[in-house]
Amino acid sequence: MAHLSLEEEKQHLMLTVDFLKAYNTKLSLERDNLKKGIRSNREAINEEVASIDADFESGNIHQFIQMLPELRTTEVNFNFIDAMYRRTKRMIPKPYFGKITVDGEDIYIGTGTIRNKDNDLLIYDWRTPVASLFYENETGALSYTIPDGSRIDANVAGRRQFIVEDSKLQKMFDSDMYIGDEILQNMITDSSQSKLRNIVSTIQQEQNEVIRQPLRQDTLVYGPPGSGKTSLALQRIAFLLYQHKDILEPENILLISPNEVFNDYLSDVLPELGEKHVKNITFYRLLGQFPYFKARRFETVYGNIRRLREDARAQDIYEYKSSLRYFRSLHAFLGSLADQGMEFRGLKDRDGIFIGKEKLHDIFYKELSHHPVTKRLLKIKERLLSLYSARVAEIREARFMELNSQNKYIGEKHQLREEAHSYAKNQLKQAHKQIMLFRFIHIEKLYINSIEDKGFRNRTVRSIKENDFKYEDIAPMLYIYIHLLGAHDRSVQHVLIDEVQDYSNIQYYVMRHYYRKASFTSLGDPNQQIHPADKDALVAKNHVQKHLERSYRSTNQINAFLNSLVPDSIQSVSVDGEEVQKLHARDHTEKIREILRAQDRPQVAIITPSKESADALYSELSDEFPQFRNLQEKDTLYNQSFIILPYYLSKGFEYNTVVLTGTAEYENEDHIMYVLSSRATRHLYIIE
Ligand SMILES: Nc1ncnc2c1ncn2[C@@H]1O[C@H](COP(=O)(O)OP(=O)(O)OP(=O)(O)O)[C@@H](O)[C@H]1O
Repeated sequence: MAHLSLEEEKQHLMLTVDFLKAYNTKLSLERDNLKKGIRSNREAINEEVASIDADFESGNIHQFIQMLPELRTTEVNFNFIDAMYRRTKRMIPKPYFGKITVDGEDIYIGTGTIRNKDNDLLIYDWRTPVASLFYENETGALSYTIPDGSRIDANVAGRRQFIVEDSKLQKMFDSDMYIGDEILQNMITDSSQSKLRNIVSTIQQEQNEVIRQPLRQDTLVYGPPGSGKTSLALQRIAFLLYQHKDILEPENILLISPNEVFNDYLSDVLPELGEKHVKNITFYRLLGQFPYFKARRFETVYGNIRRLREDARAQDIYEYKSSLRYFRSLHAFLGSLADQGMEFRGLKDRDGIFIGKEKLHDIFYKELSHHPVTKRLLKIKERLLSLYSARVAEIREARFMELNSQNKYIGEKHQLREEAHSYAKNQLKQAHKQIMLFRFIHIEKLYINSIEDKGFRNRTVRSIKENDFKYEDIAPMLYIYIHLLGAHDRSVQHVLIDEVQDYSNIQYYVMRHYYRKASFTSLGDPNQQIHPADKDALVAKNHVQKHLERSYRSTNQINAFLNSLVPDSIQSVSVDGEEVQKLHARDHTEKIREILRAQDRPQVAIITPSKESADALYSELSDEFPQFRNLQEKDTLYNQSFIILPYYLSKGFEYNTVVLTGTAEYENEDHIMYVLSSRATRHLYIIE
């Protein structure tokens, strides 16, 4: 390697920055010119369009059509220049963060690829295959994978990391060993942000392996709190979009997380994605994709946690419906429907019965029995639609005759026909809707019949009658729908599930089944379950399993405390801080005030055992500490520096200072204490 001294590296950085600035200025001019061109083209077209009517014969329309491809090319060109402009602008303050010397060549690594005038690579995007070597734990003879899957040998002579701020080189480190290095320590000690950070310059080898798994590989990643799972999910999105730019657009990627906060984060955390957004939903929101279930009231996951905590007796039915045992029997039940047991709902129109359930049953089991179940149901829908059209015609004719035979003048014939037509459609509106939504299949009944246990079945019947669907009912009902109708979303090619331990097997397979064209990266931690009821471990067939060991979030002291709750769960790669403070306070509000007054704290989360206690605390504290916000279930923006929240909303986030109140509530539930305590990066107060 050209062993550059600090001065030489400073010089190299300066030249790079100068190049980026000049390049950026040039792009800015080009961009402005293209913009002007597009604007004047558009104006010309608008004028053409305005004059088309008057001048149609003169051939203007042809001129207008001829201009379209030109406009399109200019716009594509503009988008390209604009993206480059943004990239160079973004990279000026920090063009690169690392360098490796591969087979004698220096490779600088940053968050985007930059070429010089001769088309040589000045900076390599961190997602390029060769940049993977930067994240290895060693130097020497190594290899990296290229997109076709083959491996390339390379000799890495050195690795250098840079701290660059405002285009200036502050420090550099040479390190063969990557773990526990100074840059990582710097990153960990800087806990000034409450948002997720871009960890690109310090991705660790075990993390790099997850990020760079092949697109089509299903992967299950388990790791303790703070091991970077959420960060990895985001970096993996950036990686996949880069590596598969020809086939993947952001809308082909879906992130399923406990709350929909990531769209607020994504553009900040991953500026290299630019303006693009990936889809982000919750399991609950999946229901919205199935209009069949509209008008049914389903409990939310938080409502479910609250209810089951208050009423432990209701946990048995939750456990049953979320169990593998029930899932297997549901599967067998669905398999038997080809021969018996299908349930239909008769459809009505305004005058009475549109079609009875017995008739539907006959069509399904007699006339169409040679077809597979899904095909039978689709065919029934077709038939019902023809029946609908015929009925509309019948009613329309009758109505027309009726209108036409009236003595007084009520309109021209065609008007009477129109009126008769809309009358007929209106008569059958409800039936039409039911057909379109497949409501002639009685999913509720099927669901009830799939429950073998009589007691559970009766309880389910009672709550369904009251339109009171529980959270644990969502997955089986969706599963039945998806299974019977083969429903799926083809557009999604990769799904990332965060906090995967929160889902039962049946929920997981609903997601797998619905996004059946997609491969999955599922990340979680079996030790971080806060749901009051138990469930079976996830069965993830054909998944590569990765285990992360190290944790980067909390101080060594907090991590030691976490290890006392769940033995040997965390390898701390962190910094020292103060001891975890356990306080016994009669008046905990006063204690909290003291804690909040004591120091200048960048962020504080006060975690309470219930919504009621959060509300009460909020009203007590808000006079003196108006900066606090009382977090609500429906809030999607968690980027608040001072919040009060009930424990079940705290998953996945981190705060400099965490105050746990009312912890007696989870006295024998170390795993809840584990999740809550691991939200703290620096200071943890436990008020018993
Ligand atoms: N390689 C890394 N370099 C620097 N910081 C890192 C690295 N990996 C993770 N971190 C930091 O550690 C903290 C925890 O990361 P993250 O929230 O992604 O962990 P997690 O595994 O999802 O945690 P949890 O299970 O508690 O939700 C974040 O502040 C993140 O920026």
